[in-house]
Amino acid sequence: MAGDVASDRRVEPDLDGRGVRVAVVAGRFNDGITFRLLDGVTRGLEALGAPAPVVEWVPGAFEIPLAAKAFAEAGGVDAVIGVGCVIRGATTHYEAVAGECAAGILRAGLATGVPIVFGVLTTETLDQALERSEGPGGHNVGEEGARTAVEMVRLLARIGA
Ligand SMILES: Nc1c(NC[C@H](O)[C@H](O)[C@H](O)CO)[nH]c(=O)[nH]c1=O
Ligand SMILES: CC(=O)[C@@H](O)COP(=O)(O)O
Repeated sequence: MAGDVASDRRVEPDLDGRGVRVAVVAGRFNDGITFRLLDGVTRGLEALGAPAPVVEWVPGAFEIPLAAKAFAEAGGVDAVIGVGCVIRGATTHYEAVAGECAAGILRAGLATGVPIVFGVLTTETLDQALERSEGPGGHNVGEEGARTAVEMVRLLARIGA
């Protein structure tokens, strides 16, 4: 499985999650995977000392950006994590859903200045999705998203954004 090619000169991130308020927007489509990602987010935030996230569900990945932007604009959270799972089917629908979800999350973060993390799996097969949403100690994109959210909140605070 391709992954992070780490240098021995890595600059370690500030992952102090104390007081970092996170909202999760979860896609109900393929929720057999989404729940695994959500568990990863919860584990990841807890490991960093962050409070448990607020969670809201949307029909699918395509709706994640709108709800994430709404959370960011409403205030009350320091970061938003979108979690879901888009698995290729027989048509080109996959490209639209996956691509626009990613683009929409990026736009929402840039528009609001609030870190909005892309914790959505976009895979060719169910096995690939299962491999990337494993339990404790395994590879979980949701758990990685929790770390990303905390790091970005601390980074933006340091920058003074
Ligand atoms: N096929 C997948 C979808 N499709 C649903 C869309 O996300 C959206 O809810 C619908 O097009 C109505 O706007 N969603 C996923 O999250 N994952 C898929 O594999
Ligand atoms: C990613 C999707 O939208 C997918 O589930 C749709 O399947 P299909 O392309 O066979 O309609």
